[in-house]
Amino acid sequence: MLAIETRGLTRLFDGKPAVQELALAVPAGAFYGFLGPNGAGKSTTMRLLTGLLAPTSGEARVLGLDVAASPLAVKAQLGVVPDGLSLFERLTGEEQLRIHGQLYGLPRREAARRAAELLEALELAGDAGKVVQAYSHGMKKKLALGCALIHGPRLLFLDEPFEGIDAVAVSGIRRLLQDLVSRRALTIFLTSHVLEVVERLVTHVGIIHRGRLVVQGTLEEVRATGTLEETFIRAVGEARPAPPPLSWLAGPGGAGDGGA
Ligand SMILES: Nc1ncnc2c1ncn2[C@@H]1O[C@H](COP(=O)(O)OP(=O)(O)OP(=O)(O)O)[C@@H](O)[C@H]1O
Repeated sequence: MLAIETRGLTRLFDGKPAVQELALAVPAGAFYGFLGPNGAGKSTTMRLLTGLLAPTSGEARVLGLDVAASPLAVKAQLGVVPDGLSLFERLTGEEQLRIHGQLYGLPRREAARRAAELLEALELAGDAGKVVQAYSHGMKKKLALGCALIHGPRLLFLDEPFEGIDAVAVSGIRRLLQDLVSRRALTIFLTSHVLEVVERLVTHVGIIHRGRLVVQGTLEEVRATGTLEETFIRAVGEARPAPPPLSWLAGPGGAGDGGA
């Protein structure tokens, strides 16, 4: 079964395509890494798949449902960590998680129980009573991940989950996510620019370039001819003119001093 399937998915902004004729196929239980250079269309795709943006044409099926026809039924089964986090800054970490759970319909006690477990798993238990405003960027990212998991979603969308997180925390989150996927509890769709981390995590890869899907397959298939980074650069790299030398940065007396 496919957790995500799109056909001809297209979104224009001001007449220009941000995503074109996308045919994604994400198997249920996969850990899917969605890669692409800046401006390639990753966030737009994620917004289309999570029902935050309507397509100009084409369709997206998520967990067997048409996103446009059943947006609420789809959203109830998703967890999303967007790139720009939207947390309630004046709540404590514990309150944030618990209220998030209650918004998804969990009874108060169950939401509190899950919040405590998530705080422990995300190594935030010591900061559970602090207001979110006082959290560091990395702590907020981890808390947002907790919010995305508390209702037990079947599909998790993560936009740049490791951005701004230290190496120890990345390794902890990696283990948590891999454990969730390996227990077949969850399908994960992740975007990241950190290819080494992606390479160690995912089972499937899709590469988008200028709105079009240019590579898709299992990690083994995609890496058949080199590392993920090599495949990525081959897929999206293009001949670029040499950058200007910035010789004035060489300092006084340097090659670019300008001489008078
Ligand atoms: N709301 C919008 N209005 C107009 N253009 C948009 C809008 N959102 C995205 N775009 C354009 O669509 C294209 C794809 O943007 P998108 O944010 O999906 O890229 P991305 O792959 O997520 O990039 P990054 O890695 O830099 O976050 C870009 O050219 C961007 O300028």
